[in-house]
Formats: sequence, structure tokens, C-alpha cells
Amino acid sequence: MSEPCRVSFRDGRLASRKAEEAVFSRKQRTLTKAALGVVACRRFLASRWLEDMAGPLDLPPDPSEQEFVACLRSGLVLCTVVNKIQPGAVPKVVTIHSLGTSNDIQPLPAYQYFENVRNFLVAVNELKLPSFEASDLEKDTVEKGSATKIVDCILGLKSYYEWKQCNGGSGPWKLVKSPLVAHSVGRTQSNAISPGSSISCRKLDLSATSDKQNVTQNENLISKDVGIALSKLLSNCLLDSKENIDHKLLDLQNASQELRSLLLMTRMEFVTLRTQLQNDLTLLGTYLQGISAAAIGYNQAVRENKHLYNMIQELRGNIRVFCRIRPAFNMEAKSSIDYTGKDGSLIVVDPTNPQSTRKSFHFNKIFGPDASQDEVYKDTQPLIRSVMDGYNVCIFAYGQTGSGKTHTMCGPSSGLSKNVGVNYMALSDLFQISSAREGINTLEIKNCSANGGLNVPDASMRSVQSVDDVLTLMKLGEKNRIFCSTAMNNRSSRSHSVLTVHILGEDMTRCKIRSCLHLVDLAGSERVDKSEVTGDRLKEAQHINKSLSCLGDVITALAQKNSHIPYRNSKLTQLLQNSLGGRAKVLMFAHVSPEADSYGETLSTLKFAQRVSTVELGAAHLNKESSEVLELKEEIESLKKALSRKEVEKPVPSYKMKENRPILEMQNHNVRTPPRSRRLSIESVTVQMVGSKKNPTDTEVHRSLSQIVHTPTLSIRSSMDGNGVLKIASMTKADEVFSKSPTQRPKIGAEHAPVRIRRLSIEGIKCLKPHSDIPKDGILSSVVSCEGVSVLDHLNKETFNEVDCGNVCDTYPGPISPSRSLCPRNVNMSTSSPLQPPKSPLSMRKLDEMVTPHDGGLRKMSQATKTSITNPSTKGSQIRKSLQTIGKFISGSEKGNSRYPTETPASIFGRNNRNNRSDDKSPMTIDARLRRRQSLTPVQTSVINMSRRSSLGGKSPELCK
Ligand SMILES: Nc1ncnc2c1ncn2[C@@H]1O[C@H](COP(=O)(O)OP(=O)(O)OP(=O)(O)O)[C@@H](O)[C@H]1O
Repeated sequence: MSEPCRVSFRDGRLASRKAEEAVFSRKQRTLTKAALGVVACRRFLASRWLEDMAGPLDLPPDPSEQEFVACLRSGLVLCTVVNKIQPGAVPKVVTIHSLGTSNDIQPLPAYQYFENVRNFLVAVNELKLPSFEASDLEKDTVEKGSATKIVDCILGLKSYYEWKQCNGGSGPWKLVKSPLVAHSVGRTQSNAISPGSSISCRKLDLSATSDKQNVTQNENLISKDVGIALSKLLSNCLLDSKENIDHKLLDLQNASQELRSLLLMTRMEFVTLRTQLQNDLTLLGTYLQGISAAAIGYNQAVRENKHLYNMIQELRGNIRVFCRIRPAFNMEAKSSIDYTGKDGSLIVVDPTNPQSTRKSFHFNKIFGPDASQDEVYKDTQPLIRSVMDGYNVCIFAYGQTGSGKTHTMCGPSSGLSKNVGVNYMALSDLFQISSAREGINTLEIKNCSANGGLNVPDASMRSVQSVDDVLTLMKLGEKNRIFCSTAMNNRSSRSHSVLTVHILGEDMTRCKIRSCLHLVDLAGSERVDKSEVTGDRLKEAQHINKSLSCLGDVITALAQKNSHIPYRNSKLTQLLQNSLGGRAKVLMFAHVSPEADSYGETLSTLKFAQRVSTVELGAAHLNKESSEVLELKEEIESLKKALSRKEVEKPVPSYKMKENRPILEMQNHNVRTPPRSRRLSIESVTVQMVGSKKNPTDTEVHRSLSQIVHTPTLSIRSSMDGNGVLKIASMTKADEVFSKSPTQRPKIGAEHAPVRIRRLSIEGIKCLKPHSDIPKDGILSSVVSCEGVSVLDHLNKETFNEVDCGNVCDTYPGPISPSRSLCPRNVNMSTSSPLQPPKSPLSMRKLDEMVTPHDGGLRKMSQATKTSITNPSTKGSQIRKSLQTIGKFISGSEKGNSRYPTETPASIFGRNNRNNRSDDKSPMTIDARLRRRQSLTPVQTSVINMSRRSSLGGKSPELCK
């Protein structure tokens, strides 16, 4: 049992011994590290001091032991230093120069060093300084710590030197060994001692005796010295680093300060910029709002402007003038076109005369020489489209010969291949629209040359289904057109070409659309001296120029708003009458040649075009009517013709021959002038009564009316304003009549009633019933129109409701009373008041008679339609009834004829008014009766005498008064 105890004790001792040894070795390692650090430090001190004493040694700042030893191997440095401290200590120092020639400097052999080193060691020993072995310097491979003795020796020498410096060499000197030396020594010794003897070594150290106190003192001094040096070094290093750090800190601080101030500035700038930006944004927002408001306003203004412009255009009559300049034949020749603006302005100058002034013109559009056919058509297209909406449109090309009219209208040399003209494009457009819109019937086309009368007898109407059909017809038309070569144009058209397209259609509301498009390529005006034509061509040129000159006259008359427009002076103007004088949309292409020698013609073309652009045609008329009205109108037309035939066939009693002379004259004239296909009638009637009497008597009214009703009429418009002015007028030009100022109005009294006749016609019956309220302007109107359509256009339009009524008497409203309705049934016809209007039955009868030509046929008609009809749906039936009456009248005219001589309107008039004394002075004369009869016939001649202005613009000076 004791054996295991013994083993464990032994093991414990072994373990503790191992632990001790581990601690020792650890300490030893620590010490070694520290000692090595101290040795390196001492070497550094030694080398620095040697350099101070002997000059530069070419040693690195932290020399290794080998470098240090190698530097001292020759003993020269050591001898030099010792001689400096103790002059003459080494009397003879072996140098390189002392051993060889200057030219043969070789490194010293090793034995030569020995003498220097030995002499140094002798000197050191004499000074009792720590020494070393000479062999320590000879070893090539220096072990770690082997240079320690050398370092100790040098530091001892340094200490001696410093002592000598301080004390001047007096007093005892004792070497103070640095503890680092002891450590290094101890370590050197300990290397020889085995690890197992460490405890004994420590015991030896600890058992150091007092006899070594002096040595300890010296060591303390050295260590103190080293400490001081080290601390100095460290403090220097620290100071340097501190300074560096301070500098850097300062720099950093400065930089950071700068950065901070920069940041501050940047921030401030940023804040300022942000504020500025916000302000700018707000301002911008305000500006934008302003701009958008302005833009909206501008757009609105532009829209309004456009609308107003269009309105003005519409009111002015939709006449537009485009000017097209042909490309010059000779591009290098001087052009008379100085400037063309996109706004339609054009400046021309005579290139042959530099002194001449520039002439400026303005049109709706200018097409320069480079303008393509498509561009030209693009601006024409809206007009073409409006044909499909029911407007009549006339497009005509005007200009000097060779200026490009045919090119614009038909295309180059009439070929319809590439640069097709307006005609082709317009027709293909019409067909396109036609196929896009359902319900539009086929187009009817008429291509004619203007060698016939107004109706162009040689022209034929053909129905076409496609553009190809049209092309075929156009080619046919072209065949009939004469072209020839003149000095001005190789292919000069010798006649006007008129291509008329009639469009019949029906819209969604089943209203009929009936419009036509005239595409006119006029023959060019030419100066025969220039065109050098002779014979037939000369005659053609004269005819062309004459008809163009007539066109100019018409345009001038229209521009000056003359009452007489000379349409009849040429066939061309007759042909264009409906377009120029009617309510069509008209476009004129004024063509000019840019050549200098055409300047005169260019100028006259432009002047003519300028004049055309000033023409006011009146608003374009939409040719849209309900199918019923159209049918009825056609029926009326045929009845009118039948009636006219009857009238013409009527035998005239011999005793009336003298009285009826004007009829004969008319008939004679009829032989010369064929009856016009248009309706014939007195154009309008206006009776105005002005005076103190606000309520005219029956007689006065009848007398006035009797003057105007010398022709059967169903178109009367009457009104009475607050001044007691009674106005009766047809709808045509009624606005003109009403717009005349009171001073301009012809005044009539009881005896004398001036009459203005404008236009009345028998085409249908329509009556507009006024509102029961009296309009604010005090003018009350009621209307009976014969046009078969609502003709109450803009005058007092809002004051009327549409009702059917064929009773003209209803048109007279009676005295003005705010509470009184103008409805005919309410008219008080009492004759008690001297100026009171006639009672309705009497007045109606009288008027029936007045409008009845001979036998009261129309009276019957009037009676048939007299029944008050307030339901608009019965309008058609009323018109039908009227027509039946007319029919009866026609069929019974023979009977009426027999009564004619005895029952003249005058007698009827007189009979109807025989209770009134003033009736004796009835102005209805035979002449008036004749005139009335004549007006029922389609013959125009005699009407000229009594109509102030024919429907074609004729004016009778007699009736103008
Ligand atoms: N815009 C144009 N571009 C190219 N060539 C053109 C243009 N206008 C006219 N021309 C050419 O000028 C010549 C004369 O043109 P066009 O026959 O159309 O004149 P016109 O006015 O109809 O003459 P006329 O009155 O004698 O018939 C033709 O050769 C035609 O091709």
C-alpha cells in the first residue's frame, strides 16, 4: 500500500519541478527579449557616440551586431576615439595609407588590424575600462550577444570621456556598470547553466554580497544614463510625434474648420437656393397659370375669331379668291412676282421698269410656282364637301391665256393621269363622300360648252355612278372643246368649259338635298397682238375677251352693290348668274404668269381678282327641303305652267284690244325673247303708312293694298310698329325693307300710297303666326310666304310660331295693343275708328279679290285655306287644298274668262268698297289690271315696266319712286 503513495509523491514533485522549469523558461524568454532590446539600445548609443567622436561611420541608424563589429574591425575608429579622449594613448595607429602607396590601396590584411586593436586594448586596460578580446572583432559570424563586450567597452570609454569632460580629469573615476550589462552577462552565464540549476543561479544572484556594491553603483549609473538617454530619445520621439500630431491636428482642425465653414456656407447657400427655387417655382406656377389662362383665352379667342371670320365670310357671301402663279417657262428670266406671303399677300413689280412701284394685293391664299395640284385641292376640298351638304358651289379659273387655268382645273394637258386637276379630285371626292353617306342618290353631271343660252341647249344631263363615268364624259366634253396653238400657249382653250354636277340626296331626316357644283375653266383673256391669232381664232379671242369683260362688269356691279347687275350682257355671266347673284359659295382661281412681258395682264388679273374678293354675295343658301315641300313645289310649278298656257291661249275681246296693247306688245316681245324658265313675278311689295293716324281705316288700307295688289300674290308680309307704320312686304328682301330708316321709307297718306315692289311669287303657301306677346322692340310682324319654306329669316324670328294659314288678311295685325294677340282670328275689324284696320271677313274678302286674277278662283282658294289652321301637321294638306283650288281655277278659267271683262279686280275692289267714299278714287286702273294679268303670265317684257327690279336684277325707275 505504501508503494502507490510513494509513486504519487514522486510524480507530484516531478510535476512541480516541470512547472517551475516552465515558469523559469518563460521568464527567461521574457528576460532575453528585454535584454536583447537593451543590447540593441546600447549598441545604438555606442555607435552614435563613436560617430560623434570619429565622424561618420556609414552605419545604419539601427546597426546589427555584425555591422557594428565590421565597422570596428580595423581598430582605426577605436584608436582614433581613444586618442581623442587620451591623446597619445595609442602612439602609432596603422592606417591604410601607411601600409601602401596611394595608387595601390588595398584592404588591410587581418593581422594588420590586430596591432591597432591590441594597442587600443592596452590603452583601455590602462584606463581600467571594461575590455574585450581582440578575437571578438575578428569573427566573421558574430553570435547574438557576442558584441556586448565591445559595446560595454565603448560605453565605458564614453563614460570615462564624459567624466573627464565634466571633472577636467581630476578626482577618482569609477566605471559604473549598467544593469543591462549584468543582465547580458547573467544571460551569457545562464546559457552555460543547465535548466536544472536555475534555482541555484537565482540563489547565487540573490546571494550577491556587499562587496559588489560599487559595481552595482556603477551599473546603476549606466542604467540611469541609458534611461536618461532613452527617456530623452523617447521624449524627443514623443515630442516629434506630438509636434507632428499637433501639426496634423492643427491641420485637421483647420481643414475641419474650413470644411465646417464651407458646409455652413453651402448650407446657407442651399437654404437660399431652396428658398429662391421655391419662390421661382411659385412664380413659375403663377406664370404658368397666367400663360395657361392666356393660352385658353387665346385658343378661345382664336376659335371665336375663326367663328366670326367664318360668319363674316358666310355673310359676305362665301366668295373666296385664290391666286396661283404658274412656274416660269424660262427660269432665268426676271419674274414679276416680288413676294408671296403665307397670309395671302402678294407683291408684284414690273421687272422691265426698275422705277416702277411695287403693287400689293391680298387674297385668301397664294399658291406659288412650286405648289402642287394636291396642295391646291386641299384648300378647295372644304367647298367640295359643302356641296354634299346642300350648298351650291361654283369654282372658276380666271386668268390670262397660258397662265395655267386648264392645268389647275383639268390637269396637265388635260391628261388625267398624274397631276390631276381640281375637277377630277373634286369628283372623286364627291363619289367618296357619296359612298360613305348612305341615302345620297347618284350624281348627275352636265358638261357643256357655253355656246348655248342660259339653259345651254346642247348640254345634256347624264347620271354617273363613278369617277370613270365622269372621266368619259369629261373627255367627251373636251372633244367638243376647241384647243389650238397660239403664240402665247401651245394648247390654248378657245372656249369656256363648264362642268356642272347636280347632287340629289336625302338626309337622315328625309329632307331632300339638291345642290350643284360648277367647275368652270374659262378661256383666257388674250391680247391679240401677242397671241398673234387671225381669222376664226381672232374672232374667238374677241368673243372670249368680250365675255370676260362682261364678267368684269358684273363683278364690278356686284362689288359696288349696284341695283342693276348686267348678267344678260353675255352668256357666260348668265350662266354664272345663279352662282354670283344667288346664294352659292364661290371660289375663284386667279392665275398669273410670272413672265415680265405678261406684267400688264398679271396686274389686270390681280386687280380683277381683288375686285372679286370685295363682292358680298350674301349668306350661302342651304338647298335642303322636306320631300313633301319639294313635291308640292314641283306640283305648283306644273300648275303654274298650265295656268300660263291657259292665259296665253285666252282670246282677247276686240274692244279690249287697245286696253290690252301691252299684252300684245308683250306677246310680240315673247317672239323675240323666249320665255324664261324661271318664275316671273313682281319682286316685293311694301306699303307703309306713316302719320298721326295709328289706326288706318279699311279704305286707307284697301287703297294702299289695291295699289300693290295689281298682281296675284300670295307672298305678303306685313307689320306695324309703334308709330303706326304698316308694312307689307314679301319675304325676299324683307329685312332690307324693314331695316330702312323711317326717313328713307316712302310715306303714304290716305290718298297717295307709294308702292315698292320687289318680289312676290306663287310657289307655295306658308304662313307664320306671330306670338301672342308683343316683341320688345315694338315691331310686330306676320308673314305669309310663297316660297313653300320658312322664309322668316332673321327678322323678329323669335316672335313667331309657325302655323299654316293661307289667309293674307291675317297678316294685318290691327292696332297695337300690348295685350292683344296678333292671331288673325282675334283681329278686331271694326270700322268705327277712322284708322282702324278692316274687319277680318271684309278684309279677307277684299284681299281674296285682290289676289284673285279674274273670277275669284283664288278667292275660293283663299276661302278654302281661310279656316284657321293651327296644327302644323296639316300644312301639306292645306297646300294641297290650295293647289286643288288653283287646279279648279285653271280648269274653270274658260268660265272665268267670260266674266273677265265685267268682273275686273277694279270692279271687285270698287264693289267691295262702295260703302266707303274714298273707294271712288280707287287707284286700280285698267293699266294696273293689265299689269296684274301680265304678271300671271311667264312673259317678262311687260313686267319690266312695272317691276322696279326684275328677279334678275332689272330695275324700273318708275317704281323706284
Ligand atoms: N402649275 C403649273 N405647273 C406646271 N406647269 C404648268 C402649271 N400651270 C400651267 N402649266 C403649263 O403651262 C402651260 C399653259 O397652261 P394652260 O394651258 O393650263 O393655260 P391656260 O390658262 O388654260 O391657257 P388658255 O387660257 O390659253 O387655255 C401648259 O403647258 C401647262 O402644262
